[in-house]
Amino acid sequence: MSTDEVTLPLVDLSGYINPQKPGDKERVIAEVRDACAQYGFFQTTGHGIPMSQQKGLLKSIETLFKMPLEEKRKLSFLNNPCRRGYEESGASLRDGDALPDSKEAFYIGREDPVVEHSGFYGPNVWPPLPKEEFHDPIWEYYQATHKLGEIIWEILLLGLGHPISLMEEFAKRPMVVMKMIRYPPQAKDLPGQFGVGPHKDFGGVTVLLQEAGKHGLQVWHEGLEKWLPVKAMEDVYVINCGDMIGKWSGGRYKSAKHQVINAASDEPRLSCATFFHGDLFATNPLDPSDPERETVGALLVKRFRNQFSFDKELIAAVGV
Ligand SMILES: O=C(O)CCC(=O)C(=O)O
Ligand SMILES: [Fe+2]
Repeated sequence: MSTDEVTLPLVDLSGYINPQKPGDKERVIAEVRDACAQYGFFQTTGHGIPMSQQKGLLKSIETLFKMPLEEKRKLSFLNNPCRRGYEESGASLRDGDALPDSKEAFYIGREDPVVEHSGFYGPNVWPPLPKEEFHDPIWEYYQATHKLGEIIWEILLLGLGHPISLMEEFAKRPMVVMKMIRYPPQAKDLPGQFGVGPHKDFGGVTVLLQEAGKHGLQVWHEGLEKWLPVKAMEDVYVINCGDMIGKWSGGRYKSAKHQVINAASDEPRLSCATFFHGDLFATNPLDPSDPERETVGALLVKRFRNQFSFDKELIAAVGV
């Protein structure tokens, strides 16, 4: 097989979510373990998220980004105590990138009534769109991917021989952030331009929906030293592990580098990533005897302390 034909594994999750016969769950657990050990990424069917919810989400994202720029700017995540809301195109730049990312994004997270713990918990910002056009489909979808992220965490624990009872602590008040993204058509004359530049996700499990047919995501394969294109297929999710999982599993699961170049078409590309990190104060469920006792919150603070401010009490509480 030539390396051009290497594709990410495709795992049918229905054997875990809705097992029909003995051995179904174990097969899925082994497939997910092998995929995450080899690639840090896999694609999945049988995930239980109805097409109607996926379509509702994409339609709402389209409506959101069609709002005038001045209106979107009023919802800037930079002015929000919980870092929820709108991120303008060109706002994120990673070390060494030639040009800022072209994507624009909108973040939501847990819906808590008051701002707590330096804004890790608190209310979302919602755009001034009719509730049934934005809030309702988006919230329904958030909850569905929240559930799927939790299921993937369970499978990852089982894959390393740990009981899923560890999820009780880990998913008590979990940090689950959803990022809706629009990539403009790629500028043909800007070679350093990425939709999203090469990066690893910093946290836990990522549940990603790409608009069908709008390819653009590429995953770095260490062994082959090659970018593998990830097909954007209808009703197929992409799941990947972030650095928290790479570190906490002792490297048994990989956190792989990836990037987006929306070069396949002259049209915009929509996607949506839900990042399931875990309870702010929870420690490593992938190795419960890990002596470091590092918390989810400590990892989040370390990742974002250059960008956002966190108060001393929070820093002490999560143990940075
Ligand atoms: O849009 C995509 O396909 C991937 C997005 C991504 O990697 C990210 O937001 O971390
Ligand atoms: Fe990513």
